[in-house]
Amino acid sequence: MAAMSLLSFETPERRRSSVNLAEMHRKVSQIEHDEIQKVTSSVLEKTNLCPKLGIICGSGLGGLANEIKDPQVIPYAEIEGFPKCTVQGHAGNLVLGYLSGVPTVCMQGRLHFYEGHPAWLVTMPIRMMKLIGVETLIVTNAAGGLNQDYKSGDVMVIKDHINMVGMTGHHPLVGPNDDKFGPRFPAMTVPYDRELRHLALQTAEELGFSSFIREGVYLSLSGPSYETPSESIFMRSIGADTVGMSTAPEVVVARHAGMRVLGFSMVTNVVILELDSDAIPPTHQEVMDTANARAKDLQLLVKTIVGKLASTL
Ligand SMILES: O=P(O)(O)O[C@@H]1C[C@H](O)[C@@H](CO)O1
Ligand SMILES: Nc1nc2[nH]cnc2c(=O)[nH]1
Repeated sequence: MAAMSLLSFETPERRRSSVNLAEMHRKVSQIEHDEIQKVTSSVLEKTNLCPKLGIICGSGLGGLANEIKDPQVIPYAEIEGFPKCTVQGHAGNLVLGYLSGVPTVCMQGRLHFYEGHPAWLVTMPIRMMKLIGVETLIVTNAAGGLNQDYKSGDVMVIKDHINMVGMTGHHPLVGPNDDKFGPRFPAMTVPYDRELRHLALQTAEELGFSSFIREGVYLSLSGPSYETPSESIFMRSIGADTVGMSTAPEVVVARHAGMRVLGFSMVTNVVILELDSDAIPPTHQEVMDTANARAKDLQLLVKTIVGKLASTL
């Protein structure tokens, strides 16, 4: 009887539907490929710069793009196939020019899963960057401090991440693998480059930033709601120091493509772990205000690190 019911799972309809699913993935993958090519061609039509460095600015951190010399600002709306940025604090421009002498492309505003973009589209700009020559990526984000020793305004060098969105199946590399970018099963043993992290911590110390520089683990959720206390306690208990709604999917795609990655979390609020707390709940305004208040320090840190790396990029 048990064998009969197992066999009955294998109906012709089911066989057809799994074939259809594979076919659908293949078609989607072709669409992804065409979209990335379209975006890349559109960017290349607008610039002669061959950037070696890519930067992604988090919420309220777009000021980093103002550090770029001889900037060429391309609004996302003018790039064929590039989605709109819908989040406050994300201007929606690609800024190309020189940071500390290094040819750089900077995303002044990122794409998030909660805006309704699928994981592959959220990370599409990373592949575009790779195709135009970027080998090193610096990512920044605004995040909540799960580690209760952290304060608002602290800057955390990301030493590892927990890609919780990816773990729930919304992984940017799902679907047929594009061997042009990287292998089917990329290792994520060292997602954030050891040397770059060391350089970041050393530079922060030299700049007198020791009182607010940290090193820890970032956990990425889909958002857009902030966490419940029980979710926060859970995330802290599995080793996360900060929590946010971005970054890990981008870093996975960058590492798949062989880029070196450095990441920073700006702690914009301390996450509330207590049930029925009277503490003020987080708001996006608070996130942007805190990020703005500390932005100049992070800009100086990134600019100085890039200056030190200039001869190697
Ligand atoms: O783009 P990031 O990750 O810096 O933005 C964070 C996460 C949400 O987009 C937003 C929540 O306030 O800030
Ligand atoms: N998920 C999440 N994202 C954030 N971005 C900035 N602060 C937070 C936070 O507390 N939680």
